[in-house]
Amino acid sequence: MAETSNPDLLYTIVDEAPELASASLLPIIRRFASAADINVGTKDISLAGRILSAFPEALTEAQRQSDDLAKLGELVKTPDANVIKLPNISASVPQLTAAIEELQAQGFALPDYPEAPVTDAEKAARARYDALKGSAVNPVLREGNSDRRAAKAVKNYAQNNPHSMGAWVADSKTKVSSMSGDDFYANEKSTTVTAAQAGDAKIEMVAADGSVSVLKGGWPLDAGTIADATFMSAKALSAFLASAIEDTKADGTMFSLHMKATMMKVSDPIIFGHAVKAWLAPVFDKFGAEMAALGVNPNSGMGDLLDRVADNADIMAAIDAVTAQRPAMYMVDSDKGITNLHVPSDVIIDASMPAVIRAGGKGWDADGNKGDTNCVIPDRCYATIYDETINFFKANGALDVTTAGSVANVGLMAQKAEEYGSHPTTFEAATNGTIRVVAANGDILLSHDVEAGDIWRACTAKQAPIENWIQLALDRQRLTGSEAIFWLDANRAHDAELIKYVTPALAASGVSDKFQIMAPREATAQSLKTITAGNDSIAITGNVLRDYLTDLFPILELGTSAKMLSIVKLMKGGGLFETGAGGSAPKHVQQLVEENHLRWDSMGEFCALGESLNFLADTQGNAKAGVLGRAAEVATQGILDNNKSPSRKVGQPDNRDSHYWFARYWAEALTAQQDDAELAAYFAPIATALAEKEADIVGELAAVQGKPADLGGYFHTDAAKTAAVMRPSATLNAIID
Ligand SMILES: NC(=O)C1=CN([C@@H]2O[C@H](COP(=O)(O)OP(=O)(O)OC[C@H]3O[C@@H](n4cnc5c(N)ncnc54)[C@H](OP(=O)(O)O)[C@@H]3O)[C@@H](O)[C@H]2O)C=CC1
Ligand SMILES: O=C(O)CCC(=O)C(=O)O
Ligand SMILES: [Mg+2]
Repeated sequence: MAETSNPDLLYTIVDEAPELASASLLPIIRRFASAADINVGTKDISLAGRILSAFPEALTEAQRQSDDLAKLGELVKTPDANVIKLPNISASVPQLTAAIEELQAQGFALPDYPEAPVTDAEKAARARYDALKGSAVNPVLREGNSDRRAAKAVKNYAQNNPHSMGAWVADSKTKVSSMSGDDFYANEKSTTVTAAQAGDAKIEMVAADGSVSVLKGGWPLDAGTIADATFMSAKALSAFLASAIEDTKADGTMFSLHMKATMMKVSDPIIFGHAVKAWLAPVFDKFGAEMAALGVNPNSGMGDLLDRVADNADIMAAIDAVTAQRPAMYMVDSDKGITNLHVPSDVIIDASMPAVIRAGGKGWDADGNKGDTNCVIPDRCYATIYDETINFFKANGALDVTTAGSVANVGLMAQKAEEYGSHPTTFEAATNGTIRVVAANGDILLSHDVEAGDIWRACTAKQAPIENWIQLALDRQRLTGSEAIFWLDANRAHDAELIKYVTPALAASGVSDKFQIMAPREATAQSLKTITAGNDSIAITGNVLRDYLTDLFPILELGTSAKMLSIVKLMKGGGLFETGAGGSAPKHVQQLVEENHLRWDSMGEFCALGESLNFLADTQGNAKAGVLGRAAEVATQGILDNNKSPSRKVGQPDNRDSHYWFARYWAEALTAQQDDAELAAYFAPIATALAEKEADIVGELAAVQGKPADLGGYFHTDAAKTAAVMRPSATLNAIID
């Protein structure tokens, strides 16, 4: 896609299903925006794009790519930012290596991902690749707090067109299992940095022999920052996982582990690896050395492990023998034999737990049978929300979508708040000893005695973001009059520090009576009661619960989080408009490739586009942008009112059809509006052509379905092939181009 000069708004180039959708939608947006002299630029934050930009010296001049993420990261710290951000891959190691291999096969001379770097060159390549791993994009762009909610029209649509929900029965054996101690929850310590302590802190390991090594120096802590540290005991974790496997077997349910290995890219793959080791414990006991020699890294999952040991009949036989003893395993894809422990990025808790809950507590086993599942979430900081939700539905039956109210979210997110900013300060203890945070003035702020293998982490929440978050909560409560709950646990060290900011701020604004502060479990029960009664609630949460709740409640209320309005009010005045609250839906790409049907719903893009154009109108005084934005809202409503969202099944209208309808309703709304005669005149013939050619366009879109589609790549698709697949209607293209 050609880059326009001085773009007024930026659309992100991403991965997988949303990127395919963009191949069809972006030309429409650009054509419509040009009528108001709005330049829509693009910035490539795809995994492939980020890999290519990290290795300029390995590429030819023509192959090189600029570091668009860095540029966007600067832009969001200015008042000029107006960015539409689609979901991108937060890569696990298997995803990263697959992307590198694909690019190499396409002729990009990238180095291999060094699994065990030895030489300086390998270490340097590894460091560059590691910077691309996991959630490497969102934290860079999220220079503001999060406001996620369902637009009224979307909520009304869901009530009138309820999605299917599995039934919940009181004797369901589905449950959440967590550790009983020595987890991050139990070990958390927190402090608010004083003016005397402010400055560059360091994190040190004091080994049992008294020697001190610096794990991280130059860790800036400003006065007013809440700094936390905690650790999970590796021994306690292993013991817990072993007992959870036995417990699952005794219950006759399926074993499933739910982690966030993408966002928590250092700690959670390690926890995931412990689960792989626990599951195959007898195999690791007997063949540990052989498996290590074959390059097995349990943190990369069972899929990678099986590939590496496939030629060793003894190990394979041992794996089969253990598997026969194990309880049933929750499957990601039973047809293809993809298990819960296959890849750390396949079962991501924010999406995976709501999917189980929406299905009435059911998962699928290796034979494709539905059944109850033991949802293993080792740490207790946030597991309680799922436990309470499951208890609530067992007691009350599934949510009635036709009458349920809505839970919106105001999330503390800015400047890598809380655990989601902890990657650079997470360590797997190399030896027994003490890990401590030493302030610039020498004060020991936080300290823990750990054993080798324990997972220790520190993180911060900064004062300005906290104050901005509280203000956002006040604004949303005032605008809606809804119940408003700060989901904070007074018994948790970090939350107790945060409450010290919240309570006085509410009092100073004279609104203490309009807000409640509740621990996550109690807040879950209260919010479920509220929406069951048909009322709305605002969940004001930290960063992790922002993530979890903005999938959980939308998936229950709307069937999907794809339709969420997801606004990041940047602290420097710009706007970041995320599209939906979900991810990049790899399964959808698979379906497109197999049968040329894309079930991706662009409702999130439609909502974000309207917001972004209205924001442009405000910030640049561009009245035409406002006309386009309001018309986009009418078009979005039209998609809902007329049921023009994509269907899931091949042979029925898909993502591309919904874009045709969006363009048509948008053009019709622009023609009908009376604020700008010039725009009305411009769009009248477009609206007419789109209406007159409906049968041709819909026919051309339908004709391509049912056959495989060739994109020329997965992570790095061929632009021309993708355009051909995603824009198959010559009639529509002739109107748009
Ligand atoms: N904001 C971001 O950048 C985010 C990125 N991610 C990344 O996305 C990838 C996949 O993550 P995963 O946890 O599987 O979550 P996803 O949200 O991608 O997928 C879960 C399921 O949600 C449904 N879904 C999500 N979005 C849409 C949509 N627009 N239209 C229709 N259905 C939708 C699909 O259900 P069905 O298959 O039933 O149709 C999909 O399979 C990972 O690489 C992850 O790191 C994840 C979350 C946020
Ligand atoms: O950045 C990521 O990896 C995931 C983000 C996410 O799930 C969210 O913001 O809801
Ligand atoms: Mg999420």
